[in-house]
Amino acid sequence: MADIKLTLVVACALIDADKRVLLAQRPEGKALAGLWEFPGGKIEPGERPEQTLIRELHEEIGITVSEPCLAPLTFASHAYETFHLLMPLYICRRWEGLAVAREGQNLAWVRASKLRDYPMPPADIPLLPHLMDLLL
Ligand SMILES: Nc1nc2c([nH]c(=O)n2[C@@H]2O[C@H](COP(=O)(O)OP(=O)(O)OP(=O)(O)O)[C@@H](O)[C@H]2O)c(=O)[nH]1
Repeated sequence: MADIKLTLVVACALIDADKRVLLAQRPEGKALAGLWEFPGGKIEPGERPEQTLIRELHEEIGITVSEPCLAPLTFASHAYETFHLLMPLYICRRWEGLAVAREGQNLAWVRASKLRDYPMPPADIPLLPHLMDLLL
C-alpha cells in the first residue's frame, strides 16, 4: 500500500450578524490560487487545533477569537493528488476586532444563497450544504 501523507488543516466559518460567512481568496502563486476558502491553516507541532485556529485568524485577518467561541461544525476529508486533507471546520459568531486582509488576500462576506458563486477548493464543496442549512 502506498504511503499516504495526511495533512491536518483547521478552518473556520466566521458568521457575522447578517448571517454572512467570511471567505478568503487564495493568492496568486500558491496551489489552488484564486479559489475562495475558509480562513485557517495547518496545525503546527505542539498545537491543539483550537490554538492553530486562533493563531491563524489573528495572523491572516487580524481578529481575536477566544476558545469558547469556537464550535465544531463539520469536516472535510479529501484526496488531493499529493496529500490527503483532513480539515475540521469550526464555526464562530463572536470575535474581537474587524476582519482585514493582513496577507494581501481578498476577503468577502458572503450570504449562504451566494456561496455557490465563489469557486472553492474541491475539498470544500461537500461542506456547503451544512452551512446553507445553518444560515438560510
Ligand atoms: N485554510 C483552508 N485551507 C484549505 C481549505 N480547503 C482546502 O482544500 N484547503 C487546503 O488546505 C491547505 C491549507 O493549508 P495552508 O493555508 O497552510 O496552505 P498553504 O498552501 O497556504 O501554505 P503552505 O505554503 O505552507 O503549504 C492547502 O493545501 C489548501 O489548499 C479551506 O477552506 N481553508
